[in-house]
Amino acid sequence: MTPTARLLATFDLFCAVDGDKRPVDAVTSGWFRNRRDIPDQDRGDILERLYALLRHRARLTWWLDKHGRDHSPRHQFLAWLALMERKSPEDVSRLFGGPKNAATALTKPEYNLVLRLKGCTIEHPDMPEAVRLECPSWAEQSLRARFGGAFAAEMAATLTPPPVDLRVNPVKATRQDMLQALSDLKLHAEVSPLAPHGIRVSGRFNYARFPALKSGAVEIQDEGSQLVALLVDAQPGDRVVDFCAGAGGKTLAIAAQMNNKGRIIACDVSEGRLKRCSERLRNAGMHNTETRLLASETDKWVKRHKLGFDRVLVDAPCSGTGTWRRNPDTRWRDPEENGLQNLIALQGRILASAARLVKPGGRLVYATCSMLTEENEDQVTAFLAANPAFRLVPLGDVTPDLAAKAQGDTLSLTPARHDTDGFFAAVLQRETTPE
Ligand SMILES: C[S@@+](CC[C@H](N)C(=O)[O-])C[C@H]1O[C@@H](n2cnc3c(N)ncnc32)[C@H](O)[C@@H]1O
Repeated sequence: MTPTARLLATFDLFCAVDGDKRPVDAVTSGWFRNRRDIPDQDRGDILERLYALLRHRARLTWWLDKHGRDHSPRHQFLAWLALMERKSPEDVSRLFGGPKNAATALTKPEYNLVLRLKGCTIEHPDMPEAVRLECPSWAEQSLRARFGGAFAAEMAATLTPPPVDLRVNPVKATRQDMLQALSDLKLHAEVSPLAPHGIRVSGRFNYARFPALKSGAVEIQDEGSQLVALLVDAQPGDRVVDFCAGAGGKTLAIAAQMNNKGRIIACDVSEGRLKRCSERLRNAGMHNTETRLLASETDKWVKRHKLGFDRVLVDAPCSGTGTWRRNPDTRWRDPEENGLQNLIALQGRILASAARLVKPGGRLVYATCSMLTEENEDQVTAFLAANPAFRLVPLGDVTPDLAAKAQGDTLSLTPARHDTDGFFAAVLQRETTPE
């Protein structure tokens, strides 16, 4: 592809993402399915630019406000071309107006916008800090309270492209073999800093083409997510519930940890996600698993199986603030639409209901990919106050290796401090005498 064709393709994809409520990776996969002619190298370039655009959205729209323009994807893209690609108004006119170009020619006001942005830089001294750091207003107060003086550094880290983390499935492969396979593809791969089955890869690559991913020998999984699954500390032969299993990211890791022995039940209220979970478990060669569709967190199945499990993981639905660097679009999907308070209340209900499944001496692990105290420490405090049969197990007692990553007695990972997604996890144990 020519540089012009790549830019126009990025613009087309950006418009598709902007007008779609689905997560950006779902939109991009659909878009590329219809553009199979695009070579891998160009695909990487288009995706990189798209994600960079999404990471600059507050700053781009600040400039549009300053010049009295609306936030249409076309205006955002024009601002991007002027401010980040340093294109002159003439360059931009040529880009949009060419005879073979699908994008319509620049109007006079659009030309003037690019002209007014000429020579400006993306950041401006008048920009509020939250705009510079791309922090949405719905989360700003909580994140400032959580991070204090480290707020700017933590937010800046959410704006950096994340590494690609893989988890090797020990049922199908060894980490050494996978490191070799990646090196054969001329990719720089090394063992993850913390996760025992993790590999961190740098370099651009269309992972869909990596045979080990297709065969279930490796999974793409952030190192933080791998560590949360490890905290469940499921042993071969245990009975385990993954209460909010989704498409099974953590179920797969837990099942592997159990070496295919014992039973793990993946529950969720989403039929589609559970179906994907089953497919992935089958592909990964995990036979100690089943899926269970719940009507709600208080499904009758929960009552029927109370006190029946050694380990229960609640990877609760959350604001996703910990995944902003990986999913830059999510910070602009205001959870207030569904209600952050509603989400917090749902987390409390899920935790209370899932706790009933834990047998005496068994453990409940509460986790989120959120960095908001309201969804993390506050949930645990409220749960322990209402459930005196449970106590918090200090992280150092579960995994001494991770204790240094703890905030108090719970696991608290952030992109700035650990170069993982933001994750929280607390291990709660039911006393041996039931209430
Ligand atoms: C953070 S995601 C889980 C991600 C998954 N554990 C993984 O590692 O890939 C939260 C999941 O909770 C599910 N969920 C939402 N409400 C629920 C409820 N009331 N009971 C059980 N699961 C629920 C959602 O469908 C979603 O799949």
